[in-house]
Amino acid sequence: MAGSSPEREPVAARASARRGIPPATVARLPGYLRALHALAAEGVVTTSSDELADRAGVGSAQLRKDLSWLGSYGRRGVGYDVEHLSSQVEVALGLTTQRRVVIVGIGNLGHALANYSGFADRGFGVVGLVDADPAVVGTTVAGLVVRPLDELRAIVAATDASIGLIATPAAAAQEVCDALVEAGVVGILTFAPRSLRVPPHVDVRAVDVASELQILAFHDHRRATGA
Ligand SMILES: NC(=O)c1ccc[n+]([C@@H]2O[C@H](COP(=O)([O-])OP(=O)(O)OC[C@H]3O[C@@H](n4cnc5c(N)ncnc54)[C@H](O)[C@@H]3O)[C@@H](O)[C@H]2O)c1
Repeated sequence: MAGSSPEREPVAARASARRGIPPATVARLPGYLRALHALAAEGVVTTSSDELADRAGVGSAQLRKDLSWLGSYGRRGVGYDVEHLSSQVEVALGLTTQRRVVIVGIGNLGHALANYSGFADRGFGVVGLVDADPAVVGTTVAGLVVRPLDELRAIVAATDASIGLIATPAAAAQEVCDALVEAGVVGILTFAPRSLRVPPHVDVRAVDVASELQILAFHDHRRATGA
């Protein structure tokens, strides 16, 4: 974007960008990146804020505001350079180095997660699989041997994993979370339907599929009853 003429005065927002991107903006960045990758795959070189916003499912004013946090303003009449904006979003999300992930709980969901090829495409490598069941430990899933929970610390140290995925039953999730924190991971994505306690230096994200279904059920019920 060298030599570009910004659509708006960027100075104030650039100063804000240095202060930190709001969490709601961070939550939308992966959607923008997905849309940008799709555009790049189609051979699109530049995109407008309207097109990118449409693909990402947000309003274009929201998109422009979000991207201003990255110091990205597009060029008047030209729009955004797809490749340049992709790398700006990747830098903002810390995706310039591959993150290593350990999965704990290799049952139905753990198998599916371990075999999911989309993680590698988006900068995440699954480097370790752990389970407590002796019948599961020692089996090979997605090219990795499942190891026992008491080897978690050694696995994290040897692989430099920074993220743990929890796919155990809810009853085991806090114990597993504690073990992951103790082993040194700083990010936890849990699929177990319960809240988890972590120290302040660790981030937790929860994917609660049943809760999402309940929200859909609520909207369906409201439509059906006119409430
Ligand atoms: N399967 C799905 O479609 C689905 C969808 C949404 C959420 N979930 C949630 O994901 C979690 C896993 O579901 P699932 O269907 O894969 O269950 P599962 O019973 O098939 O697998 C759970 C695995 O966790 C292991 N485990 C139990 N305690 C452990 C411990 N302390 N340390 C390490 N491993 C331990 C078990 O040995 C087993 O292999 C559950 O909390 C479930 O509610 C599952």
